[in-house]
Amino acid sequence: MSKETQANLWYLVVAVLGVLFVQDLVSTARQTMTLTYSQFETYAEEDKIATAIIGDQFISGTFQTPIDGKTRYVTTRVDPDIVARLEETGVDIVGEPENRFLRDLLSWIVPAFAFFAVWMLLFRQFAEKQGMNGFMAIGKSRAKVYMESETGVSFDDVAGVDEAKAELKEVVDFLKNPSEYSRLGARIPKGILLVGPPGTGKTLLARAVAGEAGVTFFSISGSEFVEMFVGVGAARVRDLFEGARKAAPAIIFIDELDALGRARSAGQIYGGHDEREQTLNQLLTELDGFDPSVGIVLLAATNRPEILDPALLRAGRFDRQVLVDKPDKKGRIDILRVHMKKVKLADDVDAEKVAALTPGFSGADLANLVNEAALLATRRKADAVTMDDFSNAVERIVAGLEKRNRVLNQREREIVAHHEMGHAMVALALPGVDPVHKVSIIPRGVGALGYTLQRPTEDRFLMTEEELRNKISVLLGGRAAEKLVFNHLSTGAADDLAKATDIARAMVTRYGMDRDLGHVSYDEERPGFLGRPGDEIWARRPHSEETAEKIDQKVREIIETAFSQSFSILEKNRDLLEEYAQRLLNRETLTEDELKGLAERLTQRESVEAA
Ligand SMILES: Nc1ncnc2c1ncn2[C@@H]1O[C@H](COP(=O)(O)OP(=O)(O)OP(=O)(O)O)[C@@H](O)[C@H]1O
Ligand SMILES: [Zn+2]
Repeated sequence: MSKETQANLWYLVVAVLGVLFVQDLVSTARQTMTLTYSQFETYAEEDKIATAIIGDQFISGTFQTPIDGKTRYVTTRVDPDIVARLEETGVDIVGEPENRFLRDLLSWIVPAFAFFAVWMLLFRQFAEKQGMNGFMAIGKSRAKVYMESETGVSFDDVAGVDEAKAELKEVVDFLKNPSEYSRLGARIPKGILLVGPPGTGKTLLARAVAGEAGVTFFSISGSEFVEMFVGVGAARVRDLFEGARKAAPAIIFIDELDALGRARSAGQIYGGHDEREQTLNQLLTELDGFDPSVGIVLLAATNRPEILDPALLRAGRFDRQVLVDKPDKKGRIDILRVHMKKVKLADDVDAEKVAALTPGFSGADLANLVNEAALLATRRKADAVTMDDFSNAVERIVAGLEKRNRVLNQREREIVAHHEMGHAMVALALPGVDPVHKVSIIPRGVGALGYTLQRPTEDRFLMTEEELRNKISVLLGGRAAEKLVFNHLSTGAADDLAKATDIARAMVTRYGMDRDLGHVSYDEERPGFLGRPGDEIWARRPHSEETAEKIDQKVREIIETAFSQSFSILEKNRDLLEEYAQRLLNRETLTEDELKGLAERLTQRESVEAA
């Protein structure tokens, strides 16, 4: 017999014993009998305890409010068989002492169910061992409370979020000495919400607070509450607070609070959100019930604060928000330094240069980048990670992994080459756009048949109207080139169009850049589902249908103007476009240096034209 079978047999024995036990319990289930007042042997009005002797049975129990002068209820635990015998003796028992149907239900169905549950549990363990996750997913409760008595993370491990750290310092001070705070009557926030895009270090920060204060860290993730049996989530929340109270001072951290704390809506009929609501209600109850002076601070993270149930944000709950934003260049340098410490670097690696290549990267992206660079170096069997490894890793992460196996036919390659050169040439010709770093027709990632990488010269916090218009022109350069050379429209520009439209729309509705519509904000931007750049959603401020129509029209105008601009640049320099598209077809990639000649010829022509 294998170990596995042996273990399973044991499980089975335990399960059967469990079922017998449950059956025994329910067969003597508590039941209500109605006895007349005169049948009481003794009773104590104050304690509401009565005893009676009926036949040869001694019965004692609590009695409830009298219905009339005579009748009292006695609730007591009696074996159903005894009740049957009592009935036979013809003693005056008023009411229904036992519901047989219910009894049968309890004594058979419940154990059967218990048996089934145990069986499922078994099966799940088995399935997990076999890596067959998801098969018995209904019975699966993934929500776990994680506890770390020492996180070992300090504020030094979290870089680039200095403001958030400064705000959380207070929490650390409080946790180090909760009694001192309450003695002075200082108000400590119960719940602090860490708000920011994914991967910016919210979890890391929460663990650092626990580490700095030297307290236990309890955590649970909101998303794990989805797909659970009703009631389990609420119980988990109770466990969480219970555990923290015992371990106080402590931090309770709820990741992805939005998954759990989404606004409750009255109209939810489908989807069975009962579970989530129960859990949320339990959380609210716990929040209201706990007293921060025992030294427990609740931290939660979300990247979608706007969808949270307002009840969660009320005073005395998560009434303080700390913004954990994407790092700027200096922040990226600091984060890179934190992670670069863990790998062996070649002398040529410069965190500043890497930071310059990675605007828009989150802390997690940067951690991933360092790891990826180290992997590349390992694959080369090098002794240290070089700057080249970092550049390659950046490319990989930015444009997705090379898809070498994707083969385009010759005509497709020609179209892609012209499309990409279109982007590149418009970018080279216009002022105030990021310089072109590389043009390629090697397919990358999902859906990208080619790409034009621009090298951001610096982090941009402000952009002028002209710069935005030029940016749109560059985005439309691909389509303009296709139109000019092949006189067709293709699907290859969908992504470009989406980006261009977003910018144009923002110009009109958020930056007040349209003369007609004026300096008015019609939309506001909110972080989108993924919280990544370009993923923002726009919430419409109230405005009239007429305005909405005008907005659409203005967006179209901006796009069309930009398209004409691209088109005419390419038309004037069609010979150069064809020449370089051909070059791109042959070489597959053209670097910044290889495009220098093109840039010079373009500026030359322009100055001739201006003269
Ligand atoms: N500011 C930072 N400083 C140093 N490392 C960071 C920072 N931000 C993220 N990281 C790295 O990225 C990893 C993931 O970050 P973390 O899970 O804390 O992000 P998060 O904001 O909680 O993301 P999510 O919203 O996706 O849960 C961290 O373990 C760390 O290695
Ligand atoms: Zn394109």
